[in-house]
Amino acid sequence: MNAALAFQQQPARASARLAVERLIVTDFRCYASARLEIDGRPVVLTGANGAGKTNLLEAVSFLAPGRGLRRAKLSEIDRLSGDAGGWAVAARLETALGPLDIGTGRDMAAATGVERRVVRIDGETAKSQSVLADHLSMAWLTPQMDRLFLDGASGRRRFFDRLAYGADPAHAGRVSAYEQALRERARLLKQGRADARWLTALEEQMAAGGIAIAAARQALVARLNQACEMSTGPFPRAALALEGTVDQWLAEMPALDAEDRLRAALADNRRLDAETGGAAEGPHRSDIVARHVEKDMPAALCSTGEQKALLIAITLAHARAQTAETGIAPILLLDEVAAHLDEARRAALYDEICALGSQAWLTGTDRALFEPFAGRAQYAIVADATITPEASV
Ligand SMILES: Nc1ncnc2c1ncn2[C@@H]1O[C@H](COP(=O)(O)OP(=O)(O)OP(=O)(O)O)[C@@H](O)[C@H]1O
Repeated sequence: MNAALAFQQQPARASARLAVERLIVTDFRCYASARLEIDGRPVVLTGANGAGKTNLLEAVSFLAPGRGLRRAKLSEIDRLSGDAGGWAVAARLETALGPLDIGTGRDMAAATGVERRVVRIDGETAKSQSVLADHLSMAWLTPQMDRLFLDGASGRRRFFDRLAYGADPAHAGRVSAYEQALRERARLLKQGRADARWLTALEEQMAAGGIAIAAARQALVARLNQACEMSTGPFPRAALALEGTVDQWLAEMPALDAEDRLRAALADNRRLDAETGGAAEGPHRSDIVARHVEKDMPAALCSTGEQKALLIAITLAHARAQTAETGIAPILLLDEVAAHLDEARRAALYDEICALGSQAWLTGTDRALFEPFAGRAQYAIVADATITPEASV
């Protein structure tokens, strides 16, 4: 049996489908207006450099909570020379609970200087974009993430936190509430005349939320390590570990005691934190580090290709674990991933995506790289900010 086939036997197949069925983008980067009608199969977007492939993936990434796959300023996304209405993305999704309409865009009514994203779910304005995590789970890999293991810990926290939303949708709101409290505390400390009761209330919220974040990351790392251990395909095996003071506390003592430790540390460090403008302790200081198991090497010391393969392995392990737990495969956005893989790994990636039943969106300049998908995927050509399904070419 070849490696690709062995790999294919691993994943649990999704019992319910999560898929975008219709996507409409308006004044979104290079797109004045574009519409795509698709089914639940993987979506392959091919076209020349600068055609608009990544922009479309970015539009899909706004169906999940956060700042999208480029983490761009919301106003940067407005189409240059578009009208003044701001960008918008509207989608119809197939979910386990039935069809779902999501609309999102830059909130043009927001006060000057404050950029906000508005989210509508089935026509109702959502209180917070975090609720998107209740409806769908999505992960992405982009060429910018090739340095994920080399650059600072914040990118790794963001990547792994997004994976945690899959099994624990409340994690999205938890992380955003913690970050908001952290910013608010820093603002009060900077002013130097903060009401102590107000600070205490914020620190109380940060301690409870912070330990809950650490606990969710601990659960994610355990889940991913287990899924990575069980994988047998051509991708390397990754072993992940959490590094950070609060993570250490949580590993050594009950969660309530760890909360007390964090609350006390925040209160003790007010003077220091006022000077640095942050907080010396908390889950925003943690890191998730990866090792290449077969090579027994930290990911940061692996070659560029090995690091990319590790990232794909982790993303697939996440998709596998989540599909096994929830019966629903996450949507995967894989920008320019295929071009970096050898033939065996490419075939294994496609086989696994299909076996999971994930609506993965893949981009590339070379259509031939996607041949192994054959009829298992749907294809569209992107050229000059127009999307043409291949069947109608
Ligand atoms: N706000 C904007 N308004 C108009 N055009 C934009 C805006 N932001 C980016 N673009 C343009 O959109 C075009 C398509 O970009 P995109 O990143 O989607 O290309 P791509 O097809 O992924 O290309 P590559 O294969 O090189 O990665 C680029 O020419 C870019 O300059």
